Amino acid sequence: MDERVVVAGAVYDRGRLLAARRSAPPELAGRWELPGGKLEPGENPREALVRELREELGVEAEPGERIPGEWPLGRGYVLQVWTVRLLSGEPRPLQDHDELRWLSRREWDSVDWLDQDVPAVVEAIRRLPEPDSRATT
Ligand SMILES: Nc1nc2c([nH]c(=O)n2[C@H]2C[C@H](O)[C@@H](COP(=O)(O)OP(=O)(O)OP(=O)(O)O)O2)c(=O)[nH]1
Repeated sequence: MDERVVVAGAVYDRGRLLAARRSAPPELAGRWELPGGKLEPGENPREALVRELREELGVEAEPGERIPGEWPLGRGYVLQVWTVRLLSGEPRPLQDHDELRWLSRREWDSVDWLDQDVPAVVEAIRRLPEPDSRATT
């Protein structure tokens, strides 16, 4: 099947998950998502995710495991999510986002997630490492 893929990162740090507020397009602006984007021709999902996180957040990151599942986004796109470990840099909203927030397990639904992201975010939160454990994914 020729499904178009959007890759997104469940970026973890000290027991929190990174959420990003979209600044565009108008119909999505103000809603929260997991940072990422579309695959470019010839890219595999992990490569695309590393590139997107560099462009959007200004960080170097290492994808770990893929979170099982695939979530439809409409217009033939599906969302796939990988756990991500930050290698260097502090995430900043450089592109596509105007705010970032680190959410603990109990804060996960304190932002207005895109509807289609909610099941993926629930899975990401389920896998959130404990605050005092070092991320190995
Ligand atoms: N990155 C990301 N996109 C999502 C999520 N949920 C969701 O519905 N989307 C939608 C929004 C966009 O229509 C599409 C991703 O496109 P994008 O604009 O982030 O991708 P991109 O950086 O490759 O940008 P472009 O080529 O479209 O300009 O998927 C999510 O959690 N993360």
